[in-house]
Amino acid sequence: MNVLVTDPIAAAGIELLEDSGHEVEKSYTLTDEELLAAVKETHALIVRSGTEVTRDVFEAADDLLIVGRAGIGVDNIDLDAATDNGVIVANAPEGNVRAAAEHTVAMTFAAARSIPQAHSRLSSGTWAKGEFLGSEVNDKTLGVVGFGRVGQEVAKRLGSLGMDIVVFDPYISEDRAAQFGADLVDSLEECLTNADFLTIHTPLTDETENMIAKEELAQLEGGYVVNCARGGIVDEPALANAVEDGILKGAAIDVFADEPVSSDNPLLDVENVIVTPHLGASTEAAQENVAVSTAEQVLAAFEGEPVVNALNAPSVDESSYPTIEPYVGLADTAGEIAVQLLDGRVESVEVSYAGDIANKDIDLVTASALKGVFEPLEWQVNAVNAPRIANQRGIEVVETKTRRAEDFQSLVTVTAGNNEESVGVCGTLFAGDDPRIVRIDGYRVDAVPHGHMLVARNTDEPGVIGFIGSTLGEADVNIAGMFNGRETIGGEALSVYNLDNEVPESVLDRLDEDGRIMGTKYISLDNGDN
Ligand SMILES: NC(=O)C1=CN([C@@H]2O[C@H](COP(=O)(O)OP(=O)(O)OC[C@H]3O[C@@H](n4cnc5c(N)ncnc54)[C@H](O)[C@@H]3O)[C@@H](O)[C@H]2O)C=CC1
Ligand SMILES: O=C(O)C(=O)COP(=O)(O)O
Repeated sequence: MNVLVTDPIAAAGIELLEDSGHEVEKSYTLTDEELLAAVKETHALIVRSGTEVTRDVFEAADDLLIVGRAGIGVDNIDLDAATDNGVIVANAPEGNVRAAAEHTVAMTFAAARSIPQAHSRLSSGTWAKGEFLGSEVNDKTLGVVGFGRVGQEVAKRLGSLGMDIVVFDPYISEDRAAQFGADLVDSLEECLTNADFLTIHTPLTDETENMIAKEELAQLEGGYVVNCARGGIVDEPALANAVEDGILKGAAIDVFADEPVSSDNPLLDVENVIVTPHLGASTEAAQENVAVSTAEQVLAAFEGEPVVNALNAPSVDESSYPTIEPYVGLADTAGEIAVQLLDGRVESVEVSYAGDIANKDIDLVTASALKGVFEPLEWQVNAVNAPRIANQRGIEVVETKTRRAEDFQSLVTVTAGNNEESVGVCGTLFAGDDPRIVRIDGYRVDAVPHGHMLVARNTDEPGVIGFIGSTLGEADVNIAGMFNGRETIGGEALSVYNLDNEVPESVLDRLDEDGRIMGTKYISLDNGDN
């Protein structure tokens, strides 16, 4: 098989591939056009952050089986295009975590003690001892945004050096933060206003892009920003201005919105902004780890074995797949609805199987339910990595099975919960493959899980449904179908509406203001062509 490597990786990874009989071509300076030509007869492509693997690349690469990312971040790889073209994308999520964490610690100290600036003054002949008065990290507060693998390792290290740790990460549990002696806060603002040093460890996603801009930097007044995660999360001109104007004491930046950085990047001109050229993962040990791990993933793909770090490929036993396939989609959708109905963070997920499905191999179905739960929250989540994500976030996952399924052949219920509340969404398949939601939070309903939906909790009295319908109608939201589920006549009811379009926030507010309505939730499912 042919392997193309377009960013430098450690020799150990190349040797592993060559020793297994594969042809490895190393081309580190390809233009975009040359890359399109080079991938034509390639079976595996190995990259780091320096290669943009676009849809064009996937479309040009007819024989491509796998893209191996010798590192963590895959924002340079079009995962949707990979999936569309049936190409596995696998990263090496563990091998450079400690290197990235150590670099973050080094950058924190370098900024706090102005080490690069002092070095530069001394090496140009000036003994500028009186010019540098640094900050200690001891007894200061470290704000960590993104408490995954790297964020946790940084917290461990700086926590042991006397820092208090405050974490903002909406997708981890309080228990997980507590294990690291960290205080989990509910908003970015709370994290920023408490922090003396802010360190960022999220991926670059639509949600995190420009997450730290002018207003957020002002909330960190008098502090330092360290970014060894991804460029684009911090607004670069705003950061340069904040440091220049003395709103912040300094910043230490390893990653940039455009790499390699051009000479007109505003961060390069500010005395108290120190920079490194994306060196977080550049240690001998980390590079050897990620190169070997990536080569192993490529070899597994070549052998048709499970690719354990695949980000986009479901692992399926071919013979049992046809019977469980429709439940995979149902569980995913039930999970997506449950998490959108839940107020607050998800700390536990229960997937219950009743009837025929309880006798099947349902690992992939449970994984799909988790994928649905994480869908609105996570980057790169799929049925392969969702269980691992749950584990890393300290989210408890319980599977239960029972043979009895009321009047149905099979039922799958996904319940997302936390200490205060839980929401269960139960689905079945009509005629073997037509998904229906038949119970929400204990209420019997009959809803087609598709596109735009509104779920309302209301009193069971004349006129309420009419009021909801006319309020939606006045806002030009067309109702495609509705179901009213109630426990007792005149008690509480739960009504579900399938809609042709999105419900504006103002309409939800108007509904919520009505005394007969206890609450509404607009749900958007990504399984439809809304
Ligand atoms: N400078 C370098 O050379 C290196 C950079 N990295 C980068 O570091 C970053 C972190 O990597 P890992 O810790 O392995 O990732 P991870 O996936 O283990 O952790 C990311 C965390 O960010 C959280 N998160 C997602 N969206 C968020 C939001 N909107 N607000 C707050 N938190 C949010 C997630 O819940 C998760 O806990 C990635 O961007 C990665 O590419 C990693 C290694 C080396
Ligand atoms: O692993 C990551 O996410 C990194 O940012 C490391 O990038 P690199 O492999 O050094 O180009």
